[in-house]
Amino acid sequence: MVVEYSFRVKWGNTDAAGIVFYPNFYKWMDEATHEYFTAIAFPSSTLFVEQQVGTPLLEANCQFKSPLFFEDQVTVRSVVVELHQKVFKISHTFLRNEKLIAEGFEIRAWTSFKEKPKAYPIPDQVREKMMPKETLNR
Ligand SMILES: CC(C)(COP(=O)(O)OP(=O)(O)OC[C@H]1O[C@@H](n2cnc3c(N)ncnc32)[C@H](O)[C@@H]1OP(=O)(O)O)[C@@H](O)C(=O)NCCC(=O)NCCSC(=O)c1ccc(O)cc1
Repeated sequence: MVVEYSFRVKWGNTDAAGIVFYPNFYKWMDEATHEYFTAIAFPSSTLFVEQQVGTPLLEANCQFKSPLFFEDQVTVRSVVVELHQKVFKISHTFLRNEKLIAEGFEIRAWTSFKEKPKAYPIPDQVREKMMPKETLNR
């Protein structure tokens, strides 16, 4: 499933050169992942409150192709590209008017915070929303 998250660049997102300061892309990838979980009907807030489950980052990466500016309208397209037993990789494509701005990914672990944080298998109901059965790579 591909989920889109759109927003406009704020004044405070830019640096002295007037272009978006790169850590914002990591913040936006995080926001996009939370939007993704809401879109597949497993909002992060509910997962955490009801099951004490979160998805901490194991790895994150971003490649920057073209600068963003104040008030640019941005769309982030997010899709799970690898689904392992406890870990998934979600890719994020940043677009402005369909032009590629940046590409990144996050690798996250399905983690219980009931006691000491510990990774657990991603439940089947979640897996099925993330990736159709025929594309699973466990
Ligand atoms: C998540 C953890 C509790 C899991 O620990 P454990 O329960 O001991 O699990 P393991 O170490 O055995 O790893 C689980 C699996 O992940 C796999 N793994 C570990 N690293 C990787 C990477 N980089 N790629 C792929 N797979 C990986 C590992 O191979 C295990 O797979 P199996 O062999 O199939 O079991 C622990 O790895 C941890 O605490 N890591 C640090 C997490 C962290 O601090 N991240 C940065 C802060 S989180 C954060 O800022 C945040 C921001 C925004 C949010 O929305 C959420 C979080």
